[in-house]
Amino acid sequence: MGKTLAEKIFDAHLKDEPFEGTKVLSLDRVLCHEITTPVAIADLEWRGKDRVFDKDKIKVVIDHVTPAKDSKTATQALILREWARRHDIPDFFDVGRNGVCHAIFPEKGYIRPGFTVIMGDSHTCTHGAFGAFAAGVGTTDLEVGILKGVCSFREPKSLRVNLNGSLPQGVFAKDVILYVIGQLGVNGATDRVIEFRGPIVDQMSMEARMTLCNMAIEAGGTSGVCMPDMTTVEYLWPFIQDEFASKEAALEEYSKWISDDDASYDKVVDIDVSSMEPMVTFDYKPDCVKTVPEMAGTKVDQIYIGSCTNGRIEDLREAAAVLKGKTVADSVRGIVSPATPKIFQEALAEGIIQVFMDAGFCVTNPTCGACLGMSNGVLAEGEVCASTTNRNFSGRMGKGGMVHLMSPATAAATAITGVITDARTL
Ligand SMILES: CC(C)[C@H](C(=O)O)[C@@H](O)C(=O)O
Ligand code: SF4
Repeated sequence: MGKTLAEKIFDAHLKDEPFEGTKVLSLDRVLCHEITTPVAIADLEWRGKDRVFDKDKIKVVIDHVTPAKDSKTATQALILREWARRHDIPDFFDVGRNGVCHAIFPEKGYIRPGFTVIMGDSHTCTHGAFGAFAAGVGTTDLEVGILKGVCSFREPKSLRVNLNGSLPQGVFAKDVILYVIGQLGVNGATDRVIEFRGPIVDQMSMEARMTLCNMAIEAGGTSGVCMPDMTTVEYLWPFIQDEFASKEAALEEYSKWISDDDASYDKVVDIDVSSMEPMVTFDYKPDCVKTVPEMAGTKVDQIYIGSCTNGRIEDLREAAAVLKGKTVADSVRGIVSPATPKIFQEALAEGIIQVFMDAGFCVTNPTCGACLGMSNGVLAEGEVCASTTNRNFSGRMGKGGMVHLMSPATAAATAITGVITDARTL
């Protein structure tokens, strides 16, 4: 019997199997941000175990609320900063160099096929786009990870989603994943790794694959994964060129992290995307999805383009293509947060920032920003936001506020008209 990618990664990292079904794996990466890591640091200090297993495998960023907005967030940042310095952790990204964790860590080349990755953040599944097993964990697991470089998991089964057909013009990875979540339901992939397969995934850029994997958790998935291929190698090439004689050699090495043809799946879902429409959520759960034409005309107050789901350069390009030469409707305000400084600079160089500013958007520094309602961009009671983020839970962007999740193209079109709008109709 063949093995899935997840099974192969589990086998290769297995340290212990304390009881059946629970596997202790060695970790290649422990990623940290300022919201969840300070709690783990405080506990390690209290227990007299203020150590790190490997300073080069721990990557640290301040991203959720940055620059700090008040004493509490300044203290969280301070705890993380002092800890990173104390342990001489080289890869620490502070104000001016920081960006959204799930965008900046892949961009720096830290994630490779076959890796095990944890973080105290639910969207850690994003990194599965590289053919890694990447999962969000709680404080206790994070602490053990930091101290010992291991984490225990119940071995998840894999659920395979085959994306077939051809993607219509104006339909993007975000629409696909919203559709998939609508099909699976918010618990449809609980304790499962969602394997995204098929010609549509093969044609996708790494950015688009990250958008897919990012939202695996919204269907309950432990992680999302894509198979490493030449697109993965090309993306990583600047970081791995000293390791391999050629791209083909890298591809051959990484090919060991592809599921076998005869691997067994808990469930296989086939989706033909050929007649898919742009998608948008309604209500307060990410599986409540409708097509944009069905929701067209719904009034919004704010537009937010950014986050670990859709704050990458491709996303900004997609939005700018719609916005170019147009302006934000008087009834709404638009906010865009490029996910990393590199993305911000690329967007500047390409004239995309100019397009956003000419349209009347507020351009913020790279940060999670409005996504989780802890920083700027909070909604007032009863307000509605058209957002490229990944969660529409009640009150997430502000008490009494509502969020409709959508692609950057739909968000840009919505900014122009002030109501949910199909970008293809503009
Ligand atoms: C702050 C953090 C723990 C949280 C998460 O884990 O998802 C945040 O990133 C979010 O998106 O709500
Ligand atoms: S951008 Fe949003 S979803 Fe992503 S890590 Fe930040 S707060 Fe969480």
